[in-house]
Amino acid sequence: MYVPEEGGFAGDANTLVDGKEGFRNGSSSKGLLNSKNQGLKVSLQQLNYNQSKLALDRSINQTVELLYELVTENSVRPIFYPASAEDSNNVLLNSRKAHLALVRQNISINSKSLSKAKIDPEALKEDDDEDVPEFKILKLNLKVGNNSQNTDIVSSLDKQSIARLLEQRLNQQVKYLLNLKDRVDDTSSKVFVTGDLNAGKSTFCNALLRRKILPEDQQPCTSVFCEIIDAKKENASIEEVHAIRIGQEYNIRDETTYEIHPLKNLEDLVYECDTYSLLKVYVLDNRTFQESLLRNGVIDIKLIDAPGLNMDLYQTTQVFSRQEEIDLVVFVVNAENHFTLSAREFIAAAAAEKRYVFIVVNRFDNIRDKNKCINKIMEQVKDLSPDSHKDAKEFVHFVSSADVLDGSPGGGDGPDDGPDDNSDNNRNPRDPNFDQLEASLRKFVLEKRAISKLLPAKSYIINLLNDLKVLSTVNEKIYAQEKQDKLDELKGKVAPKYDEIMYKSAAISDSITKLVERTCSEVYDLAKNDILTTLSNFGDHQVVRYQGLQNLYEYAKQTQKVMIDTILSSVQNSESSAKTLTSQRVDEIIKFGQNTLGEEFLNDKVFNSDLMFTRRRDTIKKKLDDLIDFTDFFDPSFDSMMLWLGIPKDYISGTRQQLNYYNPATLLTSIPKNTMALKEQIPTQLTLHTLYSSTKLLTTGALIRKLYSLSHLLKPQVLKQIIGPILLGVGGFTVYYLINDIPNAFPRKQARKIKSQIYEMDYAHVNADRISKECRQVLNYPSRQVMNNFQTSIDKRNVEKERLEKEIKDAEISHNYFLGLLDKINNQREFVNEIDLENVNTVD
Ligand SMILES: Nc1nc2c(ncn2[C@@H]2O[C@H](COP(=O)(O)OP(=O)(O)OP(=O)(O)O)[C@@H](O)[C@H]2O)c(=O)[nH]1
Repeated sequence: MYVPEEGGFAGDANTLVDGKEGFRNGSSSKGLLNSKNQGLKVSLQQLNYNQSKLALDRSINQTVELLYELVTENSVRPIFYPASAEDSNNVLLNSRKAHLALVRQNISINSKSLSKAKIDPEALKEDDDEDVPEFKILKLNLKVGNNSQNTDIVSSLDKQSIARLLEQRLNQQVKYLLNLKDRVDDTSSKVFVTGDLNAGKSTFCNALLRRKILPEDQQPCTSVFCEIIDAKKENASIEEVHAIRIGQEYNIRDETTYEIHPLKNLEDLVYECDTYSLLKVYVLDNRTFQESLLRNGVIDIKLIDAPGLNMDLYQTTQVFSRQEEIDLVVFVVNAENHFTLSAREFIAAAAAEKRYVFIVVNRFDNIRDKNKCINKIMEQVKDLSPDSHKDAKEFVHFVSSADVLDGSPGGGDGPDDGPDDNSDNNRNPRDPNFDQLEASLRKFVLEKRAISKLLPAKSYIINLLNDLKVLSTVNEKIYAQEKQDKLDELKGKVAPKYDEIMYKSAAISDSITKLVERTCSEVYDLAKNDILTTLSNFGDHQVVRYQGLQNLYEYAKQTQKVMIDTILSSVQNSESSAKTLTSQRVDEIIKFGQNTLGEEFLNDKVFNSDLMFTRRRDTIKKKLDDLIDFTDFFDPSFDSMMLWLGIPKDYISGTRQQLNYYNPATLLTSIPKNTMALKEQIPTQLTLHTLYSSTKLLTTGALIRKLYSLSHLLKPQVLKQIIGPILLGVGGFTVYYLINDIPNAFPRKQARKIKSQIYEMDYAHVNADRISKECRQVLNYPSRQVMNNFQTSIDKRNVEKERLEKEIKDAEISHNYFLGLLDKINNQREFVNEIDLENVNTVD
């Protein structure tokens, strides 16, 4: 403990003075032994300190790696951030309550995605209710400084915007950690004196220096940061001010980077916040190492007098942003005003890394009811900085800084009032509280250096890792849940729907194909039969009326035309029945689609059967040889002659059969050898008609035979005489028969001619094929329409399926990533927690 009256530390002389053991020199041998032991102890502590420093450096590097990893992950798959919708004024200290609210209440409210992921806040609560971590560092409340008008807008942002904010925050942390590393490695300590406007910060700094260096004023004055540095060590013992312009990078060896002013100019310079960003105030403190805080012989201490917190937003932001560069915060609060909102916010922000904040309750002399003031302040400190409250004797001080210099002879206005004078004279012996404060400050900065210098870094890393743990836990749970939800959705809804539509599509495609095939072959058969039947009916009868030999050519032409037209009309008939059938089938196909796809089926095309078969049917007329030949009019035949003779048609056909049966050749080859054989050859049961026919034929046969035998009897002379008239008779009969047969012969012959040409052309097949092909073409449209609709539906479901599958994959990747990250974070936390600083009280 530093005892100002003694000018040294009582009982714990473990502070080095410029590398040597300090301020008590025992002359006895016991003292020498003690001194050796002490040296050993200090060396050991130094070793521990260095090890802790290295460990912290390492963990900073690893935490930076984790942050980079998170930033990358966040850019690929936005990280869920449980934004707080609570009034951020109430969560200044990132209280447990605030965190619970954050995790339990807002998780499903604020993020659309979170609510989509259907996170059960209760599920999160169950986990470690007692040990619910808090967002101390990664809190995104977008509040700047003490602007109470600023509302928390994070809760109203979408996932992407929050992800971007988070990315910024993570990148800031990287920067912060790198600064922290510099601070850990830096052998000097920066003591940051801040507090509300007019709280007496400058007066307090002056009191520490025992000199009126910084201007004190009842009006707000310090608006530029003043860094008070030991001139002896850093500026060749020259007392002066280096005023650094805004935006300028300070380099003590480059005079162009600053302006040099005498100390007395500080009165004016501190107001020039529009010109200068920092005033480096080099002062000499010629007091003893034991008395001087700046020149303590142990480490370089820089005292920073900051502008009042509630001066303006810019200054306040500046003060807040200095956090990352400073090792120790001395917060000066006006005993008359207690903690303002800005003060609370500043201490809350500092708590992210600094477990201990020196709280100087200044202007205590003005307080009448001192106990009441103490109680009230302590109550507030308990909330604001619990660790400082726990060790209040060391960290909370009620003082009157103005009295320190006021009571000193000469007012402490120059460096020479230093060590050579009696330093006790520079203090007001009536303010032991200030002595206590000074001693605690020295002890904390110089002796408990591991705590004052390294602990903030450790606390910061731990807090950051805790935040990362919260973030990872929340994300791990969300992604696990999201993966499960999406899997359920895929398996329960999307995949079955997809399979169903695929199955239906295949089935419908099959049905449609079969229907089209059936229709086409039906149409083909119908058309072919129709044409062939029409053809087969030709030739049996006259198709136009015969109007005598004088109109023979017209008769022939018309017969020919009617025959061709009949064929064409049969083709037409086939086409129109094909149209009707196709139309029905188109409706059937469309119904397939409508019945299966319902509203999804888009029937934007109207089928118009009138448009079918509008092309020229065929070129039959052109192809047929329509030249009428003389022979076309004659077609002598047994049948026609019989018909001409007036024998009924059915009788003629029966007779022809008999003729075939009994024709001479047949008869000759089948003459029975004997009567028995003949008897066998005669049918046992003969119809009357047959018998009748046979009798007639036999009569005719006998007649011919008679004629034949008669011809043997006829002598050539006789023949010569009768042949002429016979031939004339037969010729006349034939001519007469032929002329009379013309009306039947022509259609018969023409029919044969047309038939043979048509068969040659394969006309029936060609037309039936053409008609069925057109039907197929027409049916292909609705078929394609239905199948396209199916494809659209399949595509839609496939897109949905693929989207889900991708989301599941992403959720799985994220889930695994956060599981892995949690592992790394936990390892890192363990590692940092194991850095034991409390037991390392050493100096560089
Ligand atoms: N009674 C009393 N007055 C004090 C004490 N400390 C400072 N003052 C007075 O309070 C006023 C403000 O002091 P400063 O030191 O200028 O306060 P500050 O916090 O530095 O002010 P800004 O830099 O402008 O924010 C001055 O008039 C001081 O004399 C104290 O302990 N007791």
